[in-house]
Amino acid sequence: GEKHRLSAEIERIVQGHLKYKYEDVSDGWDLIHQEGEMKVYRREVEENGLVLDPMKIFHTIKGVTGHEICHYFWEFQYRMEWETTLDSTKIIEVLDPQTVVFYQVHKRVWPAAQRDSCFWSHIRSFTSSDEDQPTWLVVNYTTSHLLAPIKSPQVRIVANVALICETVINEPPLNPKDIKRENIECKLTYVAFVNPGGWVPSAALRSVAKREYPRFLKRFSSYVLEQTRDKPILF
Ligand SMILES: CCCCCc1ccc(-c2ccc(S(=O)(=O)CCO)cc2)cc1[C@H]1C[C@H]1c1ccccn1
Repeated sequence: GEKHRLSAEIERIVQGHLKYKYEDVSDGWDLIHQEGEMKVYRREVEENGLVLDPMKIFHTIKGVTGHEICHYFWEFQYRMEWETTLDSTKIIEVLDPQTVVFYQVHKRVWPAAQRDSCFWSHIRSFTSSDEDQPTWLVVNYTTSHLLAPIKSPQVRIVANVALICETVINEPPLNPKDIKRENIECKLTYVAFVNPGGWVPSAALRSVAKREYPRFLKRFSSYVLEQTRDKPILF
């Protein structure tokens, strides 16, 4: 598609996520939460007293495709229906049909200062040779923008988040037209590198993250299931 000022950075960040997606979580990652198909891993990383813990979540959602998951995660108009940790979100620039810049104000987590964020958000699919279903991904990456000035007392977070989804078709019927929702499932990998910006007490931030990430992914997954239940499958 058309190139724009962020094209090179987007390519670099997307390729970086694809490279690390297969990195196994055995060394240095702790399994901090398991719920059904969801496994939540965290690496404890601090930089001069600031908690930067990378999060990595694996989840399998039966009855939806990776395209559907990425569609509802990326498309702006659904966000406030599944995001419970935001006061507001708005698109401030559309760079191409797969890339927008949005500005968000996160709900205040007392006693920390309120956070806000400005991301480019990019959606894309690609088919690796051996897979029959394309992989879909969304990356949200912090970017500065004239229409999102940093203004006190809000603290700007710095984040690099990716949602990478593969679609599995179990017992595929002879005719692909006969594929039903009970034959499909989405295997997703969600990674989040979030620097909370200003200082937050380590224990407080760790407990918020431990509680909020699984909660958000659970709520988001059920939202997509209910939105797609009686709709034709979007492969
Ligand atoms: C004192 C608490 C400061 C808040 C820190 C913070 C900010 C943003 C984020 C975050 C940023 C982006 C995304 S997303 O997946 O790209 C969706 C787009 O909205 C998701 C979560 C996370 C956290 C960390 C807490 C943790 C937390 C985790 C899930 C929800 C709320 N808080």
